[in-house]
Amino acid sequence: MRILDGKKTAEQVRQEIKKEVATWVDKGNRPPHLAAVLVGDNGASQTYVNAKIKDCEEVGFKSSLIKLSDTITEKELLEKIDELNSDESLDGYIVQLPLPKHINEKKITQAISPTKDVDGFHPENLGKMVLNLPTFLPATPYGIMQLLEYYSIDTSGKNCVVVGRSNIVGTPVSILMSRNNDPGNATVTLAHSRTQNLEALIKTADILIVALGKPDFIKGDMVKEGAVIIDVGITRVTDSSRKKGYRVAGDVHFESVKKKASFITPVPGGVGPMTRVSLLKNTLLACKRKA
Ligand SMILES: Nc1nc(=O)c2c([nH]1)NC[C@@H]1CN(c3ccc(C(=O)N[C@@H](CCC(=O)O)C(=O)O)cc3)C=[N+]21
Repeated sequence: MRILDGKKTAEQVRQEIKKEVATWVDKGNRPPHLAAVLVGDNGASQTYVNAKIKDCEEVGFKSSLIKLSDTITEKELLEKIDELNSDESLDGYIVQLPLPKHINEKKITQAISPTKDVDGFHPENLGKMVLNLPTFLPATPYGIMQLLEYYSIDTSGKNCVVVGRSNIVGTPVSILMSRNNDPGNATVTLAHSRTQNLEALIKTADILIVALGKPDFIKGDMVKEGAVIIDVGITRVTDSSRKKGYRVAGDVHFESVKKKASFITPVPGGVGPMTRVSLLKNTLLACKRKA
């Protein structure tokens, strides 16, 4: 079994980005600029957004953190988005999800200018992704593809089972895995809450991508010998023996599944860091595209 080390891979990718930024700035351009909008004070969201800002500093990007109260109205948030859309000093921005219940996430996602949508969530960018046109790929699926590429994992013709059909992970990663690219060219099945015989299906997976949000859901006896396991889950589970009072759990029970896997992503240190590095790649692309 080999670990798909997202932490190490992300660090390597950041070093490449850092060099590219330095060359870009040496030529007299301004550095890429990413902004993150955080509404409310959800603990996990704050951690992720702070990490994204730190990543920007590491590679020489400019970054802005826009903190808004969770009492903000949908109309006020849409006004803020208009402002960001027309801000020429800004290459890309993200609105961290989830948003408070009184705000319609679809409406917000669609209001973000597709040219600044470095999350790749806008319908126009998702459409381009489906057609294999150049665009911002959604960060987590893009991160997974980069990890597979870094470890030269052969996905062509393989059975890939994706568990979970969210707009930001399951659905787009199933498309990326099935299209005519390397990595890609897999035979993909997208499983969800209505899937019958999920366990039998999971057993057929040469590549298993799990994005459910159910801690330790996949156990060793459920997977095929030699499978490649990609764990997208990140749930904070209360654990009083830890300093922080919680542990971060994936959707895969690592200890039992690692005995059967050929490759497996750990949590933390797997898909999460790759997600963040994808955001940097998209922002660099947004910045260079305008020039
Ligand atoms: N507009 C928007 N874009 C997103 O990309 C987005 C979002 N909203 N909302 C929430 C999810 C989740 N997400 C993570 C990114 C990195 C880690 C990450 O780096 N995790 C570390 C540490 C985990 C921890 O300590 O909590 C790891 O897995 O090693 C986790 C989760 C981005 N998301």
